[in-house]
Amino acid sequence: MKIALIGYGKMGKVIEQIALERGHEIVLRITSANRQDMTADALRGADVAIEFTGPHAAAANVRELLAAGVATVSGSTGWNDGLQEVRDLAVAGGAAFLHASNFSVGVNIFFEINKLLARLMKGRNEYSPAVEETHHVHKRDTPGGTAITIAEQMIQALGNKTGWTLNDASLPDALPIYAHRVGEVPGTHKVTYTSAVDDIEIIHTAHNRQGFALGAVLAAEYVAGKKGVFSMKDVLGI
Ligand SMILES: NC(=O)C1=CN([C@@H]2O[C@H](COP(=O)(O)OP(=O)(O)OC[C@H]3O[C@@H](n4cnc5c(N)ncnc54)[C@H](OP(=O)(O)O)[C@@H]3O)[C@@H](O)[C@H]2O)C=CC1
Ligand SMILES: O=C(O)C1=N[C@H](C(=O)O)C[C@H](O)C1
Repeated sequence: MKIALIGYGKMGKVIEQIALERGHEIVLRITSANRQDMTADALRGADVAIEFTGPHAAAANVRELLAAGVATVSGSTGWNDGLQEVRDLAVAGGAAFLHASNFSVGVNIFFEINKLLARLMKGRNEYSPAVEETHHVHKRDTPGGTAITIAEQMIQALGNKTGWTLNDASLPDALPIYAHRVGEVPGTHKVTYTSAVDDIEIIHTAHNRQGFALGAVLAAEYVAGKKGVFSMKDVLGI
């Protein structure tokens, strides 16, 4: 498979390493310095584009990739407001698009455990739920995309929360997300239900970026040659 890497930073470089190990070829590497090289002509040489740039750049990049008709996997977080528009563009234009706030297999299993736990905790009002995430100090978006996905899953299942708040537990109707930026932490997510007598906790700790990168390459292998909007649930069959 020929892959265009849109974003060649911390993630782009690990994705490249894993893609090469799996026998793929990198035909384009785009950063902010050579963004002008992301032309429709250059993209025609790729079976799939993997976009990991950031919240400031993702929407414009993905719009351009889909307009060029290249199957697109995006892992950039912090642009949830723009996602529906590009999903609609992908469907209208007959392209393939897959976005995930977290590509790691472990986190996608964690998502399923989180939904199950939240269903079990519905109506157990003696427990206060919270989400906590810790990432490296370079991260642009707070809270991170995975924490928002986790919170949205809990809000939907619990039924007594109307939204989430950042670092604020003062509103009883809101689910607090606590975000920490520490050193070079790749990504840690914890869900806690606290009562007067005990705590229930589930936690996912990434040891490095390999899991995110492998998931992105698996997603690229899945969408290449397809049309439509997909999720990691499709890729992993869970
Ligand atoms: N979904 C998931 O599983 C994961 C998602 N992420 C998300 O992926 C994104 C990227 O993370 P990370 O690799 O750590 O970030 P980095 O800052 O390390 O890399 C970003 C890359 O994007 C490039 N870039 C910036 N602006 C543009 C632009 N307008 N057009 C093209 N390229 C651009 C940068 O180039 P330059 O350096 O020249 O500016 C750099 O190569 C973030 O949103 C992060 O939250 C991260 C890990 C896992
Ligand atoms: O910026 C990161 O590094 C990460 N971002 C994603 C997020 O916002 O949840 C996924 C992962 O935790 C790493």
